[in-house]
Amino acid sequence: MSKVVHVAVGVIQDPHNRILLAKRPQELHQGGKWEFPGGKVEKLESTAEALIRELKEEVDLDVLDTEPLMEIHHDYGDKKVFLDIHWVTNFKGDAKGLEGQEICWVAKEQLTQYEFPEANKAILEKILS
Ligand SMILES: Nc1nc2c([nH]c(=O)n2[C@@H]2O[C@H](COP(=O)(O)OP(=O)(O)OP(=O)(O)O)[C@@H](O)[C@H]2O)c(=O)[nH]1
Ligand SMILES: [Mg+2]
Repeated sequence: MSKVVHVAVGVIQDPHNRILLAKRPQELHQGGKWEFPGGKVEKLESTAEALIRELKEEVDLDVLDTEPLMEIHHDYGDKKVFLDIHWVTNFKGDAKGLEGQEICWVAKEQLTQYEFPEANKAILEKILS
């Protein structure tokens, strides 16, 4: 059995109630779809530490506060993931796609217009509920 990949995911919300999305590079797993920024939790790292590190590396934001949102286990067939998702409502900086990825701030009610990985359906439901 393949190992489960533990991923720290941030639903970053700005003061205008917009959410930050990033486009997954085409060549990666679930490439071409939109995601909430985040990445793998490394050995000896807590989820909070991984989230802070990944959001700095990927979108140049300094995370100041997080709040647990939900946890999702999903099996893509080719990969099993455990998404540990947090709200990020307090941060510093201007978002930039530091890895060359397209990013955009999207009003909550517009989120349904974007294509996400399958595991994200439950996150969307929660955000929009
Ligand atoms: N960051 C992020 N990953 C997600 C989301 N939804 C989702 O299913 N994933 C999955 O979580 C896994 C971890 O993504 P990742 O960016 O850290 O890792 P990666 O394997 O694509 O690349 P990497 O090894 O270069 O870090 C991927 O398989 C990705 O498809 C999401 O909203 N955000
Ligand atoms: Mg990532």
